[in-house]
Amino acid sequence: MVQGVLEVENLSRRFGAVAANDGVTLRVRPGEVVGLLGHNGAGKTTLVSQVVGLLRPDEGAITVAGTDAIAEPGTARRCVALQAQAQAPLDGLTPRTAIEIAARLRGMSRAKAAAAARAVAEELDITEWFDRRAMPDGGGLSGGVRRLTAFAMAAVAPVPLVILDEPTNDVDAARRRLLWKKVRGLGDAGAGVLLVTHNVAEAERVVDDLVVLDKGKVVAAGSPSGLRGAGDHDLRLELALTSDGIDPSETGAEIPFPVARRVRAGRRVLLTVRAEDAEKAVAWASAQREDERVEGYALAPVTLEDVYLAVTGGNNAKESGDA
Ligand SMILES: Nc1ncnc2c1ncn2[C@@H]1O[C@H](COP(=O)(O)OP(=O)(O)OP(=O)(O)O)[C@@H](O)[C@H]1O
Repeated sequence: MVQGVLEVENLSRRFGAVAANDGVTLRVRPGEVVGLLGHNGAGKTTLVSQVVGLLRPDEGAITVAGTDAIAEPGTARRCVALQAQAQAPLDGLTPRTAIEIAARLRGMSRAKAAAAARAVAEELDITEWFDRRAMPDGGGLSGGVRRLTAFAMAAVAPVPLVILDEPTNDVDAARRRLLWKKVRGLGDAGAGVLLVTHNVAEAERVVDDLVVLDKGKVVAAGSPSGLRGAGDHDLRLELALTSDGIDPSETGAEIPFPVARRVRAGRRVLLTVRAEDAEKAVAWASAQREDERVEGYALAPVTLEDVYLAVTGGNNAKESGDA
């Protein structure tokens, strides 16, 4: 078995009555991008803080590139590039300077650091702001450019383990796409990447494996296709409810096909149905729309978001296993 560049075993950390991490086990191998998903407060940042030595676990083991990260946090930390969730303190710096400093700290020569900084800025399409200074009052650089600069600082030089905590916050859609491409590129170049994100739909395209945390525990883990389940041909019928929020799949209207899973997230209801029932599902949903019982509907392949909402209970979601 390939030794993980990050091995977390049975990690627990409490804050008073709150079990922020409760027996978490996960592994990131070299070349692998592992997504860490979970609602607010699930325990993701607590896990990251322990891996980089900012917080001591109550129990468990952490190995980073073969080093016991609890006994030797300094040595382990040198193998990790971290983009923290909080905005990096860039005040007074330009993206060029900040990214070059990060590269120099990783041992690159002045010339190599300058070339690597420019290259990553080009990949992320931020050269327009390359020489603009970040001002302490938040001026100079937008939140998105600051976030991309922090990401570039983590990505500029090769390291065994890259940890990214919500790297796409504040980043526009076009540059998010560039960022995801670079994340995949880091893995393809041999780094292990632990990617903390709420953006399930976008992360699905770049991760090799996913770990879902809920209330400090791992509630699901595996590859995206493995997590989507054996029913790879299942479809998702998404109903957009009307403003009264009444779900016709729950009340009255008999559904003439089996529903493997029902998850409600706000005014959306996601029904997992079999591919062979597609026609019946569309006929039923369009009848609901004609009767103004739903605002709209869509039928699409099951995504990881459906699985994620199901294992974490959605956003105050209700799930039912009606067949
Ligand atoms: N320093 C602390 N003191 C007390 N409680 C804490 C502390 N840090 C985290 N917690 C609690 O531990 C739990 C896990 O928090 P954590 O920040 O790890 O979650 P998260 O998954 O990173 O959330 P988010 O997605 O909102 O960043 C939460 O209930 C949080 O309130």
